[in-house]
Amino acid sequence: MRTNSAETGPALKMEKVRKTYGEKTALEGLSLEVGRGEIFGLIGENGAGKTTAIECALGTRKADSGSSAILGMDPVSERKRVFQRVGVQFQETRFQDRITLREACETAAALYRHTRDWKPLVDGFGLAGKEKQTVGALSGGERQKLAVVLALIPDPELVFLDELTTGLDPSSRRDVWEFLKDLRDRGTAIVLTSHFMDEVEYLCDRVAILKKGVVVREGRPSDLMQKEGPHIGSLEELFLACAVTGKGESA
Ligand SMILES: Nc1ncnc2c1ncn2[C@@H]1O[C@H](COP(=O)(O)OP(=O)(O)OP(=O)(O)O)[C@@H](O)[C@H]1O
Repeated sequence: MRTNSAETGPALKMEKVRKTYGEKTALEGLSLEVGRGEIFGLIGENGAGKTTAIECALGTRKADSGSSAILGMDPVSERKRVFQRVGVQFQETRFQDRITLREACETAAALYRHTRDWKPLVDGFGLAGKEKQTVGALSGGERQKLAVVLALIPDPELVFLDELTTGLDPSSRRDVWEFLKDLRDRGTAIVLTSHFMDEVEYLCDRVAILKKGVVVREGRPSDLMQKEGPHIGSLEELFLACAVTGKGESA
């Protein structure tokens, strides 16, 4: 794994990011900090602003105001350098259906200066033996796994995974969880979104719950649950409690 001990700042820092789409406010003053070697979960109901937050963090979507720094770099003015060191799996990744899985991996590897061997990744994600299969012939879950594999090929220091295990069977989800924990333990920062609260509670060191573009809770899942009160026994219960309380209530 690549390490850079000289760099000790946060993997991601977003400050007061605001994003509107016409009349719609998708993010209202979003501030987040994700440490190196940390799994950070962005959670919230449909339309809460999770994907917009990732896009603004990466600079692939222009925020109205506020700032984002990735590994200490400006994702817009230093885009090339940032993308050499960051992996991204977007929701519903689009693939060229006619290329094989091997070609998809080789193409991804060719784009980066520093890569990890894709074959163990393919094996680790249960895709061994599918190398010659066209991407179009993969099942939905297999395509989802491929999207995560492609995000990891650049041996990223920070990886964004948007709804990473949607469509995966229960045992594949657990395999992916263990893989990500191992990645985190080797120093990679991971920002993920998920609608599976068991997954978030199991994987994430810290979470932010977004509601209508505002962070309404942020911290360690266990601390947040404890703070909420003895009636809250899981992150899912906390999430549901936040869903019925007012916008922007206690962070
Ligand atoms: N290109 C766009 N044009 C107009 N509105 C948009 C656009 N993209 C997102 N929105 C709106 O901004 C809000 C936030 O969307 P976003 O996709 O960030 O939410 P999300 O939390 O990722 O949702 P989901 O869990 O459904 O993926 C939503 O109300 C959405 O309808």
